[in-house]
Amino acid sequence: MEVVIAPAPELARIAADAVERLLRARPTAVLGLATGSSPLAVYDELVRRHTEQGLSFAHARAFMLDEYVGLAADHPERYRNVIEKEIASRVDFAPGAVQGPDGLAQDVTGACADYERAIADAGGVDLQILGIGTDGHVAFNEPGSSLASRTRIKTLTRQTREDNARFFGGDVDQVPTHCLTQGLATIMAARHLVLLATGRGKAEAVHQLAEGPVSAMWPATVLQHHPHVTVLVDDAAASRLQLADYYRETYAAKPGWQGL
Ligand SMILES: N[C@@H]1[C@@H](O)[C@H](O)[C@@H](COP(=O)(O)O)O[C@@H]1O
Repeated sequence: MEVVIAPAPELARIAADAVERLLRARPTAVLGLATGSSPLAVYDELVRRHTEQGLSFAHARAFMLDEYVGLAADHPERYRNVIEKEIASRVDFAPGAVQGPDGLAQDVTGACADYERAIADAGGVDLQILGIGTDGHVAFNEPGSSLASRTRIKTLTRQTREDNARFFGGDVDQVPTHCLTQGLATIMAARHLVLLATGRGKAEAVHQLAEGPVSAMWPATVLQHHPHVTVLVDDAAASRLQLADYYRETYAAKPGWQGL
Protein backbone atom coordinates (compact mmCIF):
# COMPACT_ATOMS: atom_id res chain seq x y z
CA MET A 1 0.00 0.00 0.00
CA GLU A 2 1.41 3.36 -1.02
CA VAL A 3 0.35 6.33 1.10
CA VAL A 4 0.78 9.77 -0.46
CA ILE A 5 0.30 12.84 1.75
CA ALA A 6 -0.25 16.08 -0.17
CA PRO A 7 -2.58 19.09 -0.35
CA ALA A 8 -6.03 18.24 -1.73
CA PRO A 9 -5.63 19.85 -5.19
CA GLU A 10 -2.42 17.88 -5.73
CA LEU A 11 -4.15 14.65 -4.70
CA ALA A 12 -6.74 15.22 -7.42
CA ARG A 13 -3.98 15.76 -10.00
CA ILE A 14 -2.14 12.62 -8.89
CA ALA A 15 -5.30 10.52 -9.20
CA ALA A 16 -6.15 12.07 -12.56
CA ASP A 17 -2.59 11.31 -13.74
CA ALA A 18 -3.15 7.62 -12.95
CA VAL A 19 -6.43 7.58 -14.89
CA GLU A 20 -4.89 9.46 -17.81
CA ARG A 21 -1.84 7.21 -17.97
CA LEU A 22 -4.15 4.19 -18.08
CA LEU A 23 -6.49 5.61 -20.74
CA ARG A 24 -3.64 6.76 -22.99
CA ALA A 25 -2.02 3.30 -22.75
CA ARG A 26 -5.29 1.42 -23.13
CA PRO A 27 -8.25 3.45 -24.41
CA THR A 28 -10.61 0.50 -23.74
CA ALA A 29 -9.79 0.49 -20.02
CA VAL A 30 -12.47 -0.22 -17.43
CA LEU A 31 -12.78 2.40 -14.69
CA GLY A 32 -14.46 2.10 -11.31
CA LEU A 33 -16.27 5.26 -10.26
CA ALA A 34 -17.14 6.28 -6.70
CA THR A 35 -19.65 8.80 -5.44
CA GLY A 36 -19.27 11.01 -2.37
CA SER A 37 -17.41 14.30 -2.19
CA SER A 38 -13.88 12.85 -2.13
CA PRO A 39 -13.53 12.09 -5.88
CA LEU A 40 -15.20 15.29 -7.12
CA ALA A 41 -11.96 17.21 -7.64
CA VAL A 42 -10.57 14.22 -9.57
CA TYR A 43 -13.60 14.25 -11.85
CA ASP A 44 -13.24 18.01 -12.39
CA GLU A 45 -9.59 17.52 -13.32
CA LEU A 46 -10.44 14.68 -15.74
CA VAL A 47 -13.12 16.84 -17.36
CA ARG A 48 -10.57 19.65 -17.73
CA ARG A 49 -8.10 17.29 -19.41
CA HIS A 50 -10.88 15.99 -21.66
CA THR A 51 -11.89 19.51 -22.69
CA GLU A 52 -8.48 21.10 -22.95
CA GLN A 53 -6.14 18.23 -23.77
CA GLY A 54 -8.27 15.71 -25.64
CA LEU A 55 -8.27 12.98 -23.01
CA SER A 56 -10.93 10.62 -24.33
CA PHE A 57 -13.24 8.15 -22.61
CA ALA A 58 -14.93 7.18 -25.89
CA HIS A 59 -13.73 3.58 -25.81
CA ALA A 60 -13.62 3.16 -22.03
CA ARG A 61 -16.22 1.65 -19.77
CA ALA A 62 -17.05 2.36 -16.16
CA PHE A 63 -18.78 0.64 -13.25
CA MET A 64 -20.17 2.38 -10.22
CA LEU A 65 -19.58 1.09 -6.71
CA ASP A 66 -23.01 1.33 -5.22
CA GLU A 67 -26.54 2.69 -5.34
CA TYR A 68 -29.32 3.59 -2.92
CA VAL A 69 -32.33 1.29 -2.96
CA GLY A 70 -35.67 2.82 -3.82
CA LEU A 71 -34.77 6.35 -4.92
CA ALA A 72 -36.90 7.39 -7.91
CA ALA A 73 -35.19 7.28 -11.31
CA ASP A 74 -35.10 11.08 -11.48
CA HIS A 75 -34.02 11.68 -7.86
CA PRO A 76 -30.94 13.94 -7.93
CA GLU A 77 -29.20 11.91 -5.19
CA ARG A 78 -29.64 8.60 -6.96
CA TYR A 79 -25.99 7.68 -7.49
CA ARG A 80 -26.59 6.94 -11.19
CA ASN A 81 -27.70 10.56 -11.59
CA VAL A 82 -24.86 11.89 -9.44
CA ILE A 83 -22.25 10.11 -11.56
CA GLU A 84 -23.97 11.31 -14.72
CA LYS A 85 -23.85 14.89 -13.48
CA GLU A 86 -20.34 14.85 -11.97
CA ILE A 87 -18.48 13.08 -14.76
CA ALA A 88 -20.30 10.84 -17.26
CA SER A 89 -22.18 13.63 -19.05
CA ARG A 90 -19.13 15.92 -19.01
CA VAL A 91 -16.82 13.62 -20.97
CA ASP A 92 -17.30 11.43 -24.04
CA PHE A 93 -18.30 8.03 -22.67
CA ALA A 94 -20.32 6.11 -25.27
CA PRO A 95 -24.02 5.60 -24.47
CA GLY A 96 -24.41 2.72 -22.00
CA ALA A 97 -20.69 2.65 -21.17
CA VAL A 98 -21.27 3.63 -17.54
CA GLN A 99 -23.18 1.11 -15.47
CA GLY A 100 -24.36 0.90 -11.88
CA PRO A 101 -26.31 -1.51 -9.69
CA ASP A 102 -30.07 -1.24 -10.20
CA GLY A 103 -31.49 0.20 -6.98
CA LEU A 104 -35.04 -0.09 -8.34
CA ALA A 105 -34.85 -3.79 -9.27
CA GLN A 106 -37.74 -6.01 -8.17
CA ASP A 107 -35.41 -9.00 -8.13
CA VAL A 108 -32.62 -7.66 -5.96
CA THR A 109 -30.63 -10.88 -5.82
CA GLY A 110 -30.83 -11.27 -9.59
CA ALA A 111 -29.81 -7.65 -10.15
CA CYS A 112 -26.74 -8.09 -7.94
CA ALA A 113 -25.71 -11.27 -9.76
CA ASP A 114 -26.23 -9.52 -13.12
CA TYR A 115 -23.98 -6.70 -11.98
CA GLU A 116 -21.19 -9.05 -10.95
CA ARG A 117 -21.50 -10.75 -14.34
CA ALA A 118 -21.38 -7.43 -16.22
CA ILE A 119 -18.14 -6.45 -14.48
CA ALA A 120 -16.60 -9.85 -15.19
CA ASP A 121 -17.77 -9.77 -18.84
CA ALA A 122 -16.07 -6.39 -19.27
CA GLY A 123 -12.81 -8.01 -18.16
CA GLY A 124 -12.84 -6.59 -14.62
CA VAL A 125 -12.04 -3.09 -13.38
CA ASP A 126 -8.57 -1.74 -14.21
CA LEU A 127 -8.57 1.27 -11.90
CA GLN A 128 -11.06 1.74 -9.10
CA ILE A 129 -11.48 5.16 -7.49
CA LEU A 130 -12.54 4.91 -3.84
CA GLY A 131 -13.51 7.13 -0.94
CA ILE A 132 -13.81 5.98 2.66
CA GLY A 133 -16.54 6.52 5.22
CA THR A 134 -15.79 7.87 8.69
CA ASP A 135 -16.54 4.36 10.02
CA GLY A 136 -14.11 2.78 7.55
CA HIS A 137 -16.65 1.65 4.98
CA VAL A 138 -15.74 1.46 1.30
CA ALA A 139 -18.53 1.66 -1.25
CA PHE A 140 -21.36 0.85 1.19
CA ASN A 141 -19.64 -2.07 2.92
CA GLU A 142 -20.47 -1.12 6.48
CA PRO A 143 -18.62 -2.41 9.57
CA GLY A 144 -19.28 -6.12 9.94
CA SER A 145 -19.29 -6.71 6.17
CA SER A 146 -17.82 -9.99 5.03
CA LEU A 147 -14.33 -9.44 3.69
CA ALA A 148 -15.31 -11.98 0.98
CA SER A 149 -18.57 -10.22 0.04
CA ARG A 150 -19.89 -9.69 -3.48
CA THR A 151 -22.50 -7.25 -4.78
CA ARG A 152 -25.56 -7.44 -2.49
CA ILE A 153 -28.11 -5.43 -0.56
CA LYS A 154 -26.93 -3.81 2.68
CA THR A 155 -28.53 -1.82 5.47
CA LEU A 156 -26.86 1.54 6.04
CA THR A 157 -25.66 2.41 9.52
CA ARG A 158 -27.07 5.39 11.35
CA GLN A 159 -23.60 6.99 11.11
CA THR A 160 -23.49 6.71 7.32
CA ARG A 161 -27.03 8.03 6.97
CA GLU A 162 -26.14 10.99 9.21
CA ASP A 163 -22.93 11.60 7.22
CA ASN A 164 -24.91 11.58 3.97
CA ALA A 165 -27.87 13.64 5.26
CA ARG A 166 -26.08 16.73 3.93
CA PHE A 167 -27.01 15.58 0.43
CA PHE A 168 -30.68 15.27 1.50
CA GLY A 169 -31.28 18.76 2.88
CA GLY A 170 -29.80 17.78 6.24
CA ASP A 171 -32.73 15.44 6.95
CA VAL A 172 -31.49 11.98 7.92
CA ASP A 173 -34.99 10.55 7.46
CA GLN A 174 -34.73 11.29 3.73
CA VAL A 175 -31.61 9.14 3.40
CA PRO A 176 -32.54 5.64 2.22
CA THR A 177 -32.02 2.83 4.69
CA HIS A 178 -30.76 0.31 2.12
CA CYS A 179 -28.32 0.16 -0.75
CA LEU A 180 -26.86 -2.19 -3.31
CA THR A 181 -23.09 -2.25 -3.12
CA GLN A 182 -20.17 -4.02 -4.70
CA GLY A 183 -18.78 -6.34 -2.08
CA LEU A 184 -15.31 -6.14 -0.63
CA ALA A 185 -14.20 -9.10 -2.75
CA THR A 186 -15.64 -7.39 -5.84
CA ILE A 187 -13.61 -4.27 -5.09
CA MET A 188 -10.51 -6.34 -4.32
CA ALA A 189 -10.71 -7.85 -7.81
CA ALA A 190 -9.99 -4.47 -9.41
CA ARG A 191 -6.38 -4.25 -10.57
CA HIS A 192 -5.48 -0.88 -9.05
CA LEU A 193 -7.28 0.79 -6.15
CA VAL A 194 -6.92 4.57 -5.71
CA LEU A 195 -8.49 5.78 -2.46
CA LEU A 196 -8.89 9.47 -1.63
CA ALA A 197 -9.58 10.94 1.81
CA THR A 198 -9.40 14.49 3.09
CA GLY A 199 -10.20 16.20 6.38
CA ARG A 200 -9.76 15.33 10.03
CA GLY A 201 -13.03 13.41 10.08
CA LYS A 202 -11.35 10.68 8.04
CA ALA A 203 -8.15 10.50 10.13
CA GLU A 204 -9.10 7.49 12.27
CA ALA A 205 -10.49 5.57 9.28
CA VAL A 206 -7.29 6.26 7.30
CA HIS A 207 -5.12 5.17 10.24
CA GLN A 208 -7.08 1.91 10.54
CA LEU A 209 -7.03 1.38 6.76
CA ALA A 210 -3.25 1.66 6.48
CA GLU A 211 -2.02 0.63 9.90
CA GLY A 212 -4.79 -1.16 11.81
CA PRO A 213 -5.37 -4.90 12.07
CA VAL A 214 -7.42 -6.32 9.21
CA SER A 215 -10.94 -6.57 10.54
CA ALA A 216 -14.53 -6.50 9.35
CA MET A 217 -15.04 -3.75 11.94
CA TRP A 218 -13.00 -1.47 9.66
CA PRO A 219 -13.92 -2.86 6.23
CA ALA A 220 -11.34 -0.79 4.34
CA THR A 221 -8.56 -2.70 6.12
CA VAL A 222 -9.13 -5.56 3.65
CA LEU A 223 -7.22 -3.37 1.17
CA GLN A 224 -4.04 -4.34 3.02
CA HIS A 225 -4.35 -7.67 1.18
CA HIS A 226 -4.40 -5.98 -2.25
CA PRO A 227 -1.10 -5.83 -4.17
CA HIS A 228 -1.69 -2.39 -5.74
CA VAL A 229 -3.33 0.24 -3.57
CA THR A 230 -2.66 3.98 -3.59
CA VAL A 231 -4.00 5.98 -0.65
CA LEU A 232 -4.10 9.73 -1.31
CA VAL A 233 -4.62 11.85 1.80
CA ASP A 234 -4.22 15.45 2.89
CA ASP A 235 -2.46 16.48 6.12
CA ALA A 236 -5.66 16.41 8.15
CA ALA A 237 -6.67 12.92 7.03
CA ALA A 238 -3.07 11.81 7.63
CA SER A 239 -2.94 13.29 11.13
CA ARG A 240 -3.29 9.94 12.93
CA LEU A 241 -0.88 7.96 10.76
CA GLN A 242 1.96 6.53 12.84
CA LEU A 243 4.28 6.25 9.84
CA ALA A 244 3.41 9.62 8.27
CA ASP A 245 7.07 10.76 8.14
CA TYR A 246 8.08 7.54 6.42
CA TYR A 247 5.30 7.89 3.82
CA ARG A 248 6.37 11.50 3.14
CA GLU A 249 10.05 10.60 2.74
CA THR A 250 9.26 7.64 0.53
CA TYR A 251 7.08 9.65 -1.84
CA ALA A 252 9.55 12.56 -1.94
CA ALA A 253 12.33 10.18 -3.02
CA LYS A 254 10.22 8.31 -5.57
CA PRO A 255 11.43 8.53 -9.17
CA GLY A 256 8.93 10.31 -11.42
CA TRP A 257 8.89 7.58 -14.04
CA GLN A 258 7.44 5.12 -11.59
CA GLY A 259 3.91 6.53 -11.57
CA LEU A 260 1.46 5.17 -9.04
N1 LIG B 1 -21.11 5.16 -0.68
C1 LIG B 1 -20.28 6.31 -0.50
C2 LIG B 1 -18.84 5.89 -0.44
O1 LIG B 1 -18.46 5.35 -1.69
C3 LIG B 1 -17.98 7.08 -0.08
O2 LIG B 1 -16.63 6.71 -0.08
C4 LIG B 1 -18.37 7.61 1.27
C5 LIG B 1 -17.53 8.79 1.72
O3 LIG B 1 -18.04 9.94 1.16
P1 LIG B 1 -17.32 11.34 1.11
O4 LIG B 1 -16.26 11.22 0.08
O5 LIG B 1 -18.39 12.30 0.72
O6 LIG B 1 -16.79 11.59 2.47
O7 LIG B 1 -19.71 8.02 1.20
C6 LIG B 1 -20.70 7.13 0.71
O8 LIG B 1 -21.12 6.38 1.77
